Amino acid sequence: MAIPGSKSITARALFLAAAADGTTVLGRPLLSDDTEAFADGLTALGYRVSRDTADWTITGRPEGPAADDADVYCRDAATAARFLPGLVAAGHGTFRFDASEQMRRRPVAPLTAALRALGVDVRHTEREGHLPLTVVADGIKGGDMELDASLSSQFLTAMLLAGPLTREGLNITVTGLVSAPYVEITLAMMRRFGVHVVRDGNTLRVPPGGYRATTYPIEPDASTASYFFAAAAITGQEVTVPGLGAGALQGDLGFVEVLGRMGAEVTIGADATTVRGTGRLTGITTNMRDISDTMPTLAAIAPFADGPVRIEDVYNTRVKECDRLDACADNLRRLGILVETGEDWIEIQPGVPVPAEIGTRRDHRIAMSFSVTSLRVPHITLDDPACVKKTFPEFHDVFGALRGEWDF
Ligand SMILES: O=C(O)C1=C[C@@H](OP(=O)(O)O)[C@@H](O)[C@H](O)C1
Ligand SMILES: C=C(OP(=O)(O)O)C(=O)O
Repeated sequence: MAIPGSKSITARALFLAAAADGTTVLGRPLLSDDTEAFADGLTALGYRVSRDTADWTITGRPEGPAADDADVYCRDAATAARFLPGLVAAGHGTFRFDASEQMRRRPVAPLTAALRALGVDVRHTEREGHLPLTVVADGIKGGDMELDASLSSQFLTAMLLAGPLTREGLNITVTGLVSAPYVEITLAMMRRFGVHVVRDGNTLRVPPGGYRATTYPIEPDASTASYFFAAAAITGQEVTVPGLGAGALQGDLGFVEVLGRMGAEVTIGADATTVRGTGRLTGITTNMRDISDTMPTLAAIAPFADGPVRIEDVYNTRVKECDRLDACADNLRRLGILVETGEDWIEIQPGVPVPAEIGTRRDHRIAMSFSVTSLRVPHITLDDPACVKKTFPEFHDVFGALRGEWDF
């Protein structure tokens, strides 16, 4: 089962390639709304991103954006909205960032605070701590700073990526962190582009000096793969995803371990992962702080377990494309399932779902997760199937073909 490229890795690779000295080729980046927003953003800033073939070629500009006055529209992509201001801040000019209503609602305040602490002029033109924002950039000196990434790791990733572009480097003391595996992706990719960040307790020391261009193949997206692994687990079928194995960078591959604890047969090979449904799915209590993009995947198959499924420590799913704890609870109730939620947890009782329309709230993960549920429940419909375009525009075609093949 071929899964499209990782959104997170594509976004980071675009940033690193744009900032690097030389020309970078990205092997099979993800083609989706989020990554196109990122690439379009770079183009608006005056970077050369050639997207004529399945591999993209980026001409790096270590000196910063070619434009000295530009507007960047980030659509729904938090990666673009949170990483690109750091890239331009190290350059020179006036750069305005705006985004969709959905992304305008999501927080960027810790990033603004971090950039301002380094002397960068960041202005919120409507609501403090939210897009739209303007960066009036004149390079960054660098130095010591504190960063609170307890609402999103993306704030830390943004500052790590920008660190080598500062004159003196950055020493970032992290005061809170969620989604920690995403920071590991950032650090591993920075190494591939020639920058070694040193860990010193809670402080990350980022040296100055910039990035080196390279050739970078993009891993398949582990969060996207979760829908197909979950599908196998609830149907007794088998799914193998090549390109995601023991050496994978993405923490979200850890979702298969949750399925394994629930009774699915899981094999993580050197360069592929297989999940086989066994007909058994036990209830579970699990902490998903590290892999919370897969919380809706688990919530959507939880009714088929033989006991309650309790997912803990996922507060920050409330500030994603929608309030995902609330959206999962609401949709499970529409399906006739008993659910309880707290500030940072959800508990789902076993049951036999009834037909219903799913309210996607324009959230690709709600749409894809409850599509998995529909393998076992006739007449589940989505109010906005097209919202999957954020990370996987072809999802319904691919999922439909699999459903046909499995005869579900
Ligand atoms: O850095 C990244 O690429 C991402 C980090 C995670 O966000 P949070 O750190 O906000 O949880 C994840 O949910 C998002 O889909 C992608
Ligand atoms: C939270 C997500 O996206 P973003 O990169 O916009 O935060 C997601 O893809 O589930």
